[in-house]
Amino acid sequence: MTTPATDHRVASDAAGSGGLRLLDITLTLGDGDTAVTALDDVGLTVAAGEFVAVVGPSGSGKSSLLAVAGGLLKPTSGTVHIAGAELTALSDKERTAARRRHIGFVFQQSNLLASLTVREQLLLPLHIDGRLDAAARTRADELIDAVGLSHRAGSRPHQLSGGERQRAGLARALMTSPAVLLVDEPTSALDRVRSAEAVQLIAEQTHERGTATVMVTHDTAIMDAADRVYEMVDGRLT
Ligand SMILES: Nc1ncnc2c1ncn2[C@@H]1O[C@H](COP(=O)(O)OP(=O)(O)OP(=O)(O)O)[C@@H](O)[C@H]1O
Repeated sequence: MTTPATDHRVASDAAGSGGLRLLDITLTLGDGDTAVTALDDVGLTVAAGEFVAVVGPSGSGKSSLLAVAGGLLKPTSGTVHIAGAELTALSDKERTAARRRHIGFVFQQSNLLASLTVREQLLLPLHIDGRLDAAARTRADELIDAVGLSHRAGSRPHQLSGGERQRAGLARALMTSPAVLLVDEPTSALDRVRSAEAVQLIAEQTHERGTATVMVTHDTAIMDAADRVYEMVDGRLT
């Protein structure tokens, strides 16, 4: 019996050949008179182990870029490839599974689950995938330590400051060693020292684990840590 094409695609994803590729991406949001071209013929290739920063003014399309790259929004046209698999060709269910396994998101709002402790937030994705073992627990504790939250591992989100919530979100995103890490303005709620540490941790994980990382930001200081910097203007990447 031959393997169905979709299984094949997900399997090649899991092989972790790495990298993120956006080809000829256009995204139109809204319709009629209110339609906005949020992304205008965008192409971007990020190799495994590469850290790319995207800077640009508010409303230029940076969040839209991350949403399309991570399969949260379907582009109006164009294709997204992650670790050699075409994300845009997967069914909704397959895309959700691919996202959980291979893509890490760090949003401006940390999107933590209110009822779970910091440690539980990190373990949940592995629990869902049936991959929760001793090594996963050790990695969770290492990451919680790396973001300076060891003393908060048993705390729930309402017991944390905004900066602590963001760091918990970062540790959670790194937990599965994703092929692709998508980071939206990680530094806004962090003080400067914490912010530099968070960016340093992202850069380290990118290079050590071969993650393809895209970070969108207003913060020009982040550009120094990035391997390449792009500018986004009116939905176009230059
Ligand atoms: N749901 C929507 N419907 C219509 N237009 C939208 C929608 N969401 C965003 N837009 C528009 O798309 C454009 C790109 O928005 P996006 O959020 O990607 O920009 P951004 O660069 O991330 O901005 P910021 O830095 O302020 O977060 C903006 O003009 C925005 O107003």
